[in-house]
Amino acid sequence: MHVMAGVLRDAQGRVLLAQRPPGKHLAGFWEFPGGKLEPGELPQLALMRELREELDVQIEPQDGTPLIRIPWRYGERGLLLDAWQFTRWRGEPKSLEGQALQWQMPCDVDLTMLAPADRPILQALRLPAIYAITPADVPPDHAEVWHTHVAAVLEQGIGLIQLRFPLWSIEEVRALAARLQGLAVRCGASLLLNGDVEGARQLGEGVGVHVKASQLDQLKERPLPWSQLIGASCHDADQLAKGAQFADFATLSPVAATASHPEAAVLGWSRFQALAEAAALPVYALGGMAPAQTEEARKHGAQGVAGIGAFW
Ligand SMILES: Nc1nc2c([nH]c(=O)n2[C@H]2C[C@H](O)[C@@H](COP(=O)(O)OP(=O)(O)OP(=O)(O)O)O2)c(=O)[nH]1
Repeated sequence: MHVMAGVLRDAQGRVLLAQRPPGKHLAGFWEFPGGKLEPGELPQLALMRELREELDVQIEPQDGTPLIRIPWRYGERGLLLDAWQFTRWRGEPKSLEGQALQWQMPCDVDLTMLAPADRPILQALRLPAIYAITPADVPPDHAEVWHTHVAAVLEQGIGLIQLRFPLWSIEEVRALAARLQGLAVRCGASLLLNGDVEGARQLGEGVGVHVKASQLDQLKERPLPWSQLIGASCHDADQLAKGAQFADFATLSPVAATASHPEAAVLGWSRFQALAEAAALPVYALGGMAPAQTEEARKHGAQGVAGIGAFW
């Protein structure tokens, strides 16, 4: 079942949410307005029809930009939730079907009140296009220099940074994260610890975790509250499927040849795109990437680009 979802964004950056009415599937959960395609109907025309019927709003298909497509399964019901973003429309949205409506900044939305398939859409709205990962060869006695580097990058507006220091003890990495945490919170950014779920749990707001594919196998439930981000390192469709169960986003690598993993088989853009589009969460392109490739990555279904070398 192909379901269209319209993300209307107003001038302040708020998005319009609608509450599913009593008696319908997922009644009470909040969603993006939209609905199923009728037989033979084109996706964009279906979305135009649904927004007119539900909200008395007129959109033009050429004003929409694809945000993300989420394949989802609710028990017997499988669907592809196809989210498009609009910053222009005609008419003031009003509730024509008795549904409650509200405008919210993406950062303020309580994810647990959203229909489960909408949570990755909201994360795609919140997450930035660039994910910077620290270089692996930094020795522990360079902590002071890296405090300065990371702080500068946070101040520049990079909102997602993985603190990955394989040569440091877990305590040394936690200590650096603790020193940067206040700044990260003020910047609305997240610092992700590599693999250290417990550290992220202890530190709280502004700190998350980035887990390896092998850690995903051991999870039974989401290891952190929704207020703390979880990233997952993925390399194939199985890992992306596990990532979608427990993480907010994935990296998929290596897209191109990379100095940090010279032995790994390269995916290339077409394989990356096929995997990213079939995944039910935002996916960053990783491996041989530079910030200048953000547009190219987005054209291939990515949330953005992640990397080490070219990002500092
Ligand atoms: N419209 C919409 N549906 C969503 C979202 N998230 C989500 O899981 N769904 C699910 C709920 C339903 O199982 C399915 C869409 O059904 P719907 O009930 O909205 O579609 P509709 O208006 O065309 O259908 P109808 O039940 O009125 O005939 O997709 C969302 O953001 N928007």
